[in-house]
Amino acid sequence: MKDQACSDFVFMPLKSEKVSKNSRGGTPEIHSNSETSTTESSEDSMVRSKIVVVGDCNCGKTSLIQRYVKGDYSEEYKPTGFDTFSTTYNVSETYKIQITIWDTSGDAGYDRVRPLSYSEADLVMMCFSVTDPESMDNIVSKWLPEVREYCPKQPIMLVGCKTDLRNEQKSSSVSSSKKQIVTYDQGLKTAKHIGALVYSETSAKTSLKSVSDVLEVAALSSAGTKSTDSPNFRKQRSFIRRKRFSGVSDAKTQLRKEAVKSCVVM
Ligand SMILES: Nc1nc2c(ncn2[C@@H]2O[C@H](COP(=O)(O)OP(=O)(O)OP(=O)(O)O)[C@@H](O)[C@H]2O)c(=O)[nH]1
Repeated sequence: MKDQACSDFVFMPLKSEKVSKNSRGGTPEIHSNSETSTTESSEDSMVRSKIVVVGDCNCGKTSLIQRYVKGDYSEEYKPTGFDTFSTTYNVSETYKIQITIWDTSGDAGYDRVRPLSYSEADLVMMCFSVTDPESMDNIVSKWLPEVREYCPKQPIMLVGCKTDLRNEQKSSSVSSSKKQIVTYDQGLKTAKHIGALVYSETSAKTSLKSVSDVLEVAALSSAGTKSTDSPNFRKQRSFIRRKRFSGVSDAKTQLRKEAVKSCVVM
């Protein structure tokens, strides 16, 4: 199945560092992203990228992020309020992407404050659970309108979470207890329908590779598609060009070349 880890993805392995995490269940800490910039020294060059993760409650957003940033996974469900995480993706020895990931709550009680997190987002990751068809339906009926209201032009990635449960269900011998699951093709169709840049499936529980692919492709995509409103856009764009790296197109090329199965670039 498509969530299987790709064994020879060419990007450098993640070196993660948890820099900040805050306000689980609390008021969002709204950072000004005016520091969005390219930091260059003779050795190190950094592009900053803000990724906002949304989707229904319990669909697996926090687990996906935590598995990538901290490398761990918990069966325990603790509803999120707002959290932010930072990590550095080392694309090459001299090119790094500082990713700030905003984890939001899917709870309707946060509908009025969640929009604050979209400010200056470079990419929005919309998540659903493959074990919960309603969470995918809500991508179209709830999440797309909200995201497009606050992020009209930013690229969107659609991510189907918890694929280990789909595989588990397939192998279950008790057919009467089988719940409806979202198939890969249904997820892909929804991704095309909403105009997503990438469709991907992950299991935070069983595949670190799948979550790394998703977040690294998100970082690459967002780094190449900075909003022209960003104060440092020109500087950043010229930096990316000098490094012969153009974000989305390079991600697409790399992904196609390496036949990465966990991410489909549209
Ligand atoms: N089997 C399986 N369970 C998962 C996976 N990812 C998350 N879960 C479980 O699903 C539950 C909800 O996961 P969360 O990551 O907290 O969900 P969320 O989308 O952040 O939920 P909210 O904070 O309410 O928005 C937890 O009990 C997790 O252990 C997965 O890949 N496989």
